[in-house]
Amino acid sequence: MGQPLEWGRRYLMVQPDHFRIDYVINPYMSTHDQPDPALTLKQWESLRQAIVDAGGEVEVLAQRADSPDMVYAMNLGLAAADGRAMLSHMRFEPRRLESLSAAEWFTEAGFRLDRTGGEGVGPHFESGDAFVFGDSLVVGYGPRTEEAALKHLATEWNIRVRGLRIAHEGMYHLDLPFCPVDSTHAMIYPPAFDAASQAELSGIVPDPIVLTDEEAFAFSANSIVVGETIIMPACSPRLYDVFTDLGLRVVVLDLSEFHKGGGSIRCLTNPLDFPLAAISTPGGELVLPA
Ligand SMILES: NC(=[NH2+])NCCC[C@H](N)C(=O)O
Repeated sequence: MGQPLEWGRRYLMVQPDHFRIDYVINPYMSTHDQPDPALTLKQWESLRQAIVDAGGEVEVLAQRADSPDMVYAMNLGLAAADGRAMLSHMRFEPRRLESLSAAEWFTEAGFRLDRTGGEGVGPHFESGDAFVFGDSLVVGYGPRTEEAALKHLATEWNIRVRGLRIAHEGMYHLDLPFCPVDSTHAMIYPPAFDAASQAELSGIVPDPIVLTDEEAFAFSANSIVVGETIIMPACSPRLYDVFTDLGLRVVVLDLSEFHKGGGSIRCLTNPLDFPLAAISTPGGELVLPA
Protein backbone atom coordinates (compact mmCIF):
# COMPACT_ATOMS: atom_id res chain seq x y z
CA MET A 1 0.00 0.00 0.00
CA GLY A 2 1.48 3.33 -1.04
CA GLN A 3 1.86 6.44 1.05
CA PRO A 4 0.54 9.79 -0.21
CA LEU A 5 2.96 11.70 -2.44
CA GLU A 6 5.19 14.12 -0.53
CA TRP A 7 4.68 16.81 -3.19
CA GLY A 8 1.93 18.31 -5.31
CA ARG A 9 0.36 20.82 -2.91
CA ARG A 10 1.81 23.97 -4.45
CA TYR A 11 1.74 24.88 -8.14
CA LEU A 12 2.69 27.58 -10.60
CA MET A 13 0.16 28.24 -13.39
CA VAL A 14 0.25 30.75 -16.26
CA GLN A 15 -2.97 32.63 -17.00
CA PRO A 16 -3.78 31.88 -20.66
CA ASP A 17 -4.31 35.36 -22.08
CA HIS A 18 -2.28 34.73 -25.25
CA PHE A 19 -2.82 31.05 -25.97
CA ARG A 20 -2.69 30.36 -29.72
CA ILE A 21 -1.34 27.74 -32.07
CA ASP A 22 1.24 29.76 -34.03
CA TYR A 23 3.55 26.87 -34.95
CA VAL A 24 3.60 23.08 -34.84
CA ILE A 25 6.08 21.27 -32.55
CA ASN A 26 4.07 18.18 -31.62
CA PRO A 27 1.59 15.89 -33.44
CA TYR A 28 -1.47 17.36 -31.70
CA MET A 29 -0.96 20.95 -32.90
CA SER A 30 -2.54 22.44 -36.03
CA THR A 31 -2.59 26.14 -36.91
CA HIS A 32 -6.01 25.48 -38.48
CA ASP A 33 -7.53 24.53 -35.12
CA GLN A 34 -7.29 27.58 -32.86
CA PRO A 35 -8.48 27.64 -29.23
CA ASP A 36 -11.49 29.75 -28.29
CA PRO A 37 -10.19 32.47 -25.89
CA ALA A 38 -13.27 32.60 -23.62
CA LEU A 39 -13.54 28.81 -23.30
CA THR A 40 -9.77 28.58 -22.76
CA LEU A 41 -9.96 30.93 -19.80
CA LYS A 42 -13.03 29.18 -18.36
CA GLN A 43 -11.38 25.75 -18.53
CA TRP A 44 -8.16 27.07 -17.00
CA GLU A 45 -10.09 28.73 -14.17
CA SER A 46 -11.95 25.47 -13.44
CA LEU A 47 -8.57 23.77 -13.01
CA ARG A 48 -7.20 26.50 -10.74
CA GLN A 49 -10.37 26.28 -8.63
CA ALA A 50 -10.23 22.45 -8.46
CA ILE A 51 -6.67 22.61 -7.11
CA VAL A 52 -7.69 25.12 -4.44
CA ASP A 53 -10.79 23.04 -3.57
CA ALA A 54 -8.51 20.01 -3.11
CA GLY A 55 -6.44 21.95 -0.57
CA GLY A 56 -3.67 23.03 -2.95
CA GLU A 57 -2.10 26.44 -3.51
CA VAL A 58 -1.70 28.11 -6.90
CA GLU A 59 0.70 30.92 -7.84
CA VAL A 60 -0.23 32.69 -11.07
CA LEU A 61 2.24 34.13 -13.58
CA ALA A 62 1.10 36.39 -16.43
CA GLN A 63 1.57 35.03 -19.95
CA ARG A 64 3.97 36.77 -22.35
CA ALA A 65 2.22 37.90 -25.52
CA ASP A 66 5.16 36.53 -27.56
CA SER A 67 4.96 33.01 -26.05
CA PRO A 68 1.73 31.18 -26.96
CA ASP A 69 2.88 27.88 -25.38
CA MET A 70 3.77 29.47 -22.04
CA VAL A 71 0.41 28.28 -20.65
CA TYR A 72 2.07 24.87 -20.29
CA ALA A 73 3.77 25.95 -17.07
CA MET A 74 5.02 22.44 -16.28
CA ASN A 75 7.87 23.13 -18.69
CA LEU A 76 9.12 26.36 -17.12
CA GLY A 77 11.56 24.67 -14.75
CA LEU A 78 11.95 21.97 -12.13
CA ALA A 79 11.35 23.40 -8.66
CA ALA A 80 12.15 21.78 -5.34
CA ALA A 81 10.74 22.28 -1.85
CA ASP A 82 14.23 23.20 -0.58
CA GLY A 83 14.34 26.26 -2.86
CA ARG A 84 16.41 24.94 -5.76
CA ALA A 85 15.08 25.32 -9.30
CA MET A 86 16.49 24.08 -12.64
CA LEU A 87 15.41 26.34 -15.46
CA SER A 88 14.32 24.60 -18.66
CA HIS A 89 16.34 25.03 -21.85
CA MET A 90 13.62 24.46 -24.43
CA ARG A 91 14.25 22.28 -27.44
CA PHE A 92 12.34 24.54 -29.84
CA GLU A 93 13.29 28.15 -30.43
CA PRO A 94 9.74 29.64 -30.22
CA ARG A 95 9.47 28.53 -26.57
CA ARG A 96 12.80 29.96 -25.38
CA LEU A 97 11.51 33.44 -24.50
CA GLU A 98 9.37 31.80 -21.80
CA SER A 99 12.57 31.16 -19.87
CA LEU A 100 13.17 34.89 -19.44
CA SER A 101 9.90 35.24 -17.51
CA ALA A 102 10.39 31.94 -15.72
CA ALA A 103 13.87 32.95 -14.50
CA GLU A 104 12.49 36.20 -13.19
CA TRP A 105 9.56 34.50 -11.47
CA PHE A 106 11.64 31.76 -9.79
CA THR A 107 14.17 34.30 -8.58
CA GLU A 108 11.57 36.66 -7.19
CA ALA A 109 9.82 33.74 -5.51
CA GLY A 110 13.08 33.02 -3.67
CA PHE A 111 14.37 30.02 -5.63
CA ARG A 112 18.11 29.55 -6.31
CA LEU A 113 18.26 29.09 -10.05
CA ASP A 114 20.44 26.61 -11.95
CA ARG A 115 20.39 25.97 -15.70
CA THR A 116 21.35 23.11 -17.99
CA GLY A 117 21.71 25.47 -20.94
CA GLY A 118 23.54 28.51 -19.63
CA GLU A 119 24.01 31.28 -22.24
CA GLY A 120 21.88 29.25 -24.64
CA VAL A 121 24.47 26.48 -24.93
CA GLY A 122 24.35 23.21 -23.04
CA PRO A 123 21.85 20.39 -23.24
CA HIS A 124 18.13 20.85 -23.70
CA PHE A 125 16.00 20.17 -20.65
CA GLU A 126 12.23 20.51 -20.40
CA SER A 127 10.85 20.01 -16.92
CA GLY A 128 7.70 18.23 -18.20
CA ASP A 129 10.15 15.34 -18.49
CA ALA A 130 11.03 15.08 -14.79
CA PHE A 131 9.35 13.71 -11.66
CA VAL A 132 10.55 12.69 -8.23
CA PHE A 133 9.38 9.10 -7.71
CA GLY A 134 10.73 6.48 -5.29
CA ASP A 135 14.47 6.94 -4.70
CA SER A 136 15.16 9.06 -7.77
CA LEU A 137 14.34 11.81 -10.20
CA VAL A 138 12.83 9.97 -13.16
CA VAL A 139 13.63 11.84 -16.38
CA GLY A 140 12.34 11.13 -19.88
CA TYR A 141 14.71 12.02 -22.73
CA GLY A 142 14.82 11.91 -26.49
CA PRO A 143 12.14 14.09 -28.08
CA ARG A 144 12.81 17.15 -25.88
CA THR A 145 15.30 16.66 -23.02
CA GLU A 146 18.78 15.56 -24.11
CA GLU A 147 20.66 12.76 -22.37
CA ALA A 148 23.45 15.16 -21.31
CA ALA A 149 20.96 17.11 -19.19
CA LEU A 150 20.44 14.06 -16.97
CA LYS A 151 24.14 13.99 -16.06
CA HIS A 152 23.96 17.70 -15.33
CA LEU A 153 20.95 17.25 -13.01
CA ALA A 154 22.60 14.36 -11.15
CA THR A 155 25.95 16.06 -10.56
CA GLU A 156 24.77 19.65 -10.13
CA TRP A 157 22.17 18.70 -7.54
CA ASN A 158 23.80 15.55 -6.07
CA ILE A 159 20.73 13.44 -6.73
CA ARG A 160 19.95 10.02 -8.15
CA VAL A 161 18.57 10.32 -11.69
CA ARG A 162 17.00 7.46 -13.64
CA GLY A 163 16.56 8.04 -17.36
CA LEU A 164 13.85 6.60 -19.59
CA ARG A 165 14.27 6.90 -23.36
CA ILE A 166 11.03 8.09 -24.99
CA ALA A 167 10.43 6.50 -28.38
CA HIS A 168 6.96 7.75 -29.35
CA GLU A 169 6.30 11.07 -31.06
CA GLY A 170 2.83 11.39 -29.49
CA MET A 171 4.32 11.00 -25.99
CA TYR A 172 7.01 13.64 -26.34
CA HIS A 173 7.21 14.57 -22.63
CA LEU A 174 7.38 12.13 -19.69
CA ASP A 175 4.20 13.67 -18.24
CA LEU A 176 2.16 12.12 -21.07
CA PRO A 177 2.98 8.39 -20.42
CA PHE A 178 3.90 8.56 -16.70
CA CYS A 179 2.06 9.90 -13.66
CA PRO A 180 3.00 9.28 -10.01
CA VAL A 181 -0.16 8.57 -7.98
CA ASP A 182 1.26 7.67 -4.58
CA SER A 183 4.60 6.39 -3.29
CA THR A 184 4.25 3.04 -5.08
CA HIS A 185 1.56 3.54 -7.75
CA ALA A 186 2.03 5.34 -11.05
CA MET A 187 0.08 5.39 -14.29
CA ILE A 188 2.34 4.24 -17.10
CA TYR A 189 1.99 3.73 -20.85
CA PRO A 190 4.86 1.36 -21.77
CA PRO A 191 4.65 1.78 -25.59
CA ALA A 192 5.95 5.33 -25.12
CA PHE A 193 9.41 3.94 -24.27
CA ASP A 194 12.03 1.81 -25.99
CA ALA A 195 12.44 -1.81 -24.86
CA ALA A 196 15.34 -1.17 -22.45
CA SER A 197 13.44 1.68 -20.80
CA GLN A 198 10.28 -0.40 -20.46
CA ALA A 199 12.36 -2.95 -18.54
CA GLU A 200 13.86 -0.16 -16.40
CA LEU A 201 10.37 1.25 -15.74
CA SER A 202 9.12 -1.99 -14.21
CA GLY A 203 11.93 -1.70 -11.67
CA ILE A 204 11.02 1.92 -10.91
CA VAL A 205 7.26 1.51 -10.36
CA PRO A 206 6.29 -1.14 -7.76
CA ASP A 207 2.55 -0.91 -8.52
CA PRO A 208 2.04 0.11 -12.16
CA ILE A 209 -1.37 1.19 -13.43
CA VAL A 210 -0.92 0.34 -17.10
CA LEU A 211 -2.93 2.50 -19.46
CA THR A 212 -4.66 1.29 -22.61
CA ASP A 213 -4.00 3.16 -25.88
CA GLU A 214 -7.35 4.87 -25.52
CA GLU A 215 -6.66 6.01 -21.95
CA ALA A 216 -3.17 7.23 -22.81
CA PHE A 217 -4.28 9.26 -25.82
CA ALA A 218 -7.13 10.82 -23.82
CA PHE A 219 -4.22 12.28 -21.75
CA SER A 220 -5.23 10.26 -18.66
CA ALA A 221 -1.63 10.30 -17.39
CA ASN A 222 -1.55 14.08 -17.70
CA SER A 223 -3.33 14.28 -14.34
CA ILE A 224 -2.31 15.63 -10.97
CA VAL A 225 -2.78 14.39 -7.42
CA VAL A 226 -3.49 17.09 -4.84
CA GLY A 227 -3.85 15.61 -1.37
CA GLU A 228 -6.63 13.01 -1.56
CA THR A 229 -7.87 14.22 -4.95
CA ILE A 230 -6.81 13.18 -8.42
CA ILE A 231 -7.71 15.79 -11.06
CA MET A 232 -7.94 14.24 -14.53
CA PRO A 233 -8.85 15.35 -18.06
CA ALA A 234 -10.39 11.92 -18.73
CA CYS A 235 -11.06 8.86 -16.60
CA SER A 236 -12.31 5.52 -17.88
CA PRO A 237 -14.69 3.55 -15.61
CA ARG A 238 -11.84 1.11 -14.96
CA LEU A 239 -9.45 3.87 -13.86
CA TYR A 240 -12.19 5.40 -11.74
CA ASP A 241 -12.45 2.14 -9.78
CA VAL A 242 -8.67 1.87 -9.44
CA PHE A 243 -8.39 5.37 -7.95
CA THR A 244 -11.39 5.15 -5.65
CA ASP A 245 -10.03 1.82 -4.35
CA LEU A 246 -6.81 3.70 -3.54
CA GLY A 247 -8.88 6.13 -1.46
CA LEU A 248 -8.71 9.02 -3.93
CA ARG A 249 -11.53 11.36 -4.91
CA VAL A 250 -11.67 11.61 -8.72
CA VAL A 251 -12.39 14.98 -10.33
CA VAL A 252 -12.71 15.04 -14.12
CA LEU A 253 -12.39 18.39 -15.93
CA ASP A 254 -12.77 19.36 -19.56
CA LEU A 255 -9.50 20.92 -20.78
CA SER A 256 -10.22 20.37 -24.48
CA GLU A 257 -8.94 23.78 -25.64
CA PHE A 258 -5.49 22.98 -24.25
CA HIS A 259 -5.44 19.59 -25.96
CA LYS A 260 -5.14 21.58 -29.21
CA GLY A 261 -1.62 22.53 -28.13
CA GLY A 262 -0.81 18.98 -27.05
CA GLY A 263 -1.13 19.28 -23.30
CA SER A 264 -3.59 18.94 -20.45
CA ILE A 265 -3.83 19.21 -16.67
CA ARG A 266 -0.26 18.26 -15.72
CA CYS A 267 1.20 20.41 -18.47
CA LEU A 268 -0.69 23.43 -17.15
CA THR A 269 0.60 23.07 -13.59
CA ASN A 270 4.18 23.18 -12.33
CA PRO A 271 4.71 21.59 -8.88
CA LEU A 272 6.91 23.83 -6.73
CA ASP A 273 7.52 21.32 -3.95
CA PHE A 274 9.46 18.33 -5.26
CA PRO A 275 11.34 16.74 -2.32
CA LEU A 276 15.03 16.32 -3.13
CA ALA A 277 16.16 15.05 0.28
CA ALA A 278 14.75 11.57 -0.43
CA ILE A 279 16.75 11.25 -3.65
CA SER A 280 20.02 12.95 -2.73
CA THR A 281 23.27 11.03 -3.01
CA PRO A 282 26.82 12.43 -2.69
CA GLY A 283 28.32 13.23 -6.10
CA GLY A 284 25.08 12.33 -7.87
CA GLU A 285 24.23 9.10 -9.65
CA LEU A 286 22.91 8.51 -13.14
CA VAL A 287 21.19 5.28 -14.16
CA LEU A 288 20.45 4.95 -17.88
CA PRO A 289 18.58 2.15 -19.66
CA ALA A 290 20.83 -0.44 -21.30
N1 LIG B 1 4.30 19.27 -20.08
C1 LIG B 1 3.80 19.14 -21.27
N2 LIG B 1 3.71 17.97 -21.83
N3 LIG B 1 3.44 20.24 -21.91
C2 LIG B 1 2.86 20.30 -23.20
C3 LIG B 1 3.57 21.29 -24.02
C4 LIG B 1 2.84 21.59 -25.29
C5 LIG B 1 3.58 22.53 -26.18
N4 LIG B 1 2.79 22.86 -27.31
C6 LIG B 1 4.89 21.92 -26.64
O1 LIG B 1 4.87 21.16 -27.58
O2 LIG B 1 5.93 22.17 -26.08
